[in-house]
Amino acid sequence: MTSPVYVAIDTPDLAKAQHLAGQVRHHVGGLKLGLEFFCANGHHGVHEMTKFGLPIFLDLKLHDIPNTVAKAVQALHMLEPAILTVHAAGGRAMLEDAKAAAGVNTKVVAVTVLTSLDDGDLSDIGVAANAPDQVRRLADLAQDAGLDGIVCSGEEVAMAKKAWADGFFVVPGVRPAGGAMGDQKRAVTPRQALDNGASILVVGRPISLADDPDLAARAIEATL
Ligand SMILES: O=C(O)c1cc(=O)[nH]c(=O)n1[C@@H]1O[C@H](COP(=O)(O)O)[C@@H](O)[C@H]1O
Repeated sequence: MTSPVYVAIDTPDLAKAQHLAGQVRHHVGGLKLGLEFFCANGHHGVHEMTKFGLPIFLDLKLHDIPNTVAKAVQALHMLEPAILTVHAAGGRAMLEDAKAAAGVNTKVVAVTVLTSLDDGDLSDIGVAANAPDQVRRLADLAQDAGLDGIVCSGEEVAMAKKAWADGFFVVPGVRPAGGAMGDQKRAVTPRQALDNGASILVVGRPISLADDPDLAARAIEATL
């Protein structure tokens, strides 16, 4: 069975990224490349990472006016990422245009409420709703706009899936029991996230900062 774990390769250093991917490639289901990696290595870097033969999740969290986001998505076409992120808070027109601009083989998923935010942080940015309510609202918007799914925490995924049975649910910020939270505030264990309905899990530092990343990936796999 293919692992549902996508390893977050959060480094600007291509050689380090390749080294990590090489270590864990047999115990993860895909590679997630984010802003740190893309800003430093661009299209060339993504091309290099496709050589591992794993699906690429390009996590650029695009968030701008519809025209700009659509053009950016078009400019990524030749990379054919399996998954691409945009921010749901960009609004309905931005989401629709992002989906229309993406290649047929790319799932466009909307980030709802970042897993690093709690209700207090939402209040700071003028969002009166709590995290579950805000996730629900943005999940409905993403579904209406024709996206493939959303990114949310393991705390909300069961509720979101109930309303969107065939949605694709990305759950980051997962932590093995007792693992360091770092900047994550709404974290559950990988097992819990899957039980709650996650389609894939994103795991970064619990694997990348481990003394033996492959062992860490295998230990997580063993819990699933
Ligand atoms: O879109 C994401 O992948 C994402 C959304 C979110 O709400 N929270 C979140 O942590 N992420 C990403 O998931 C990864 C989590 O990394 P770790 O906290 O190191 O496991 C990072 O690459 C984040 O950019």
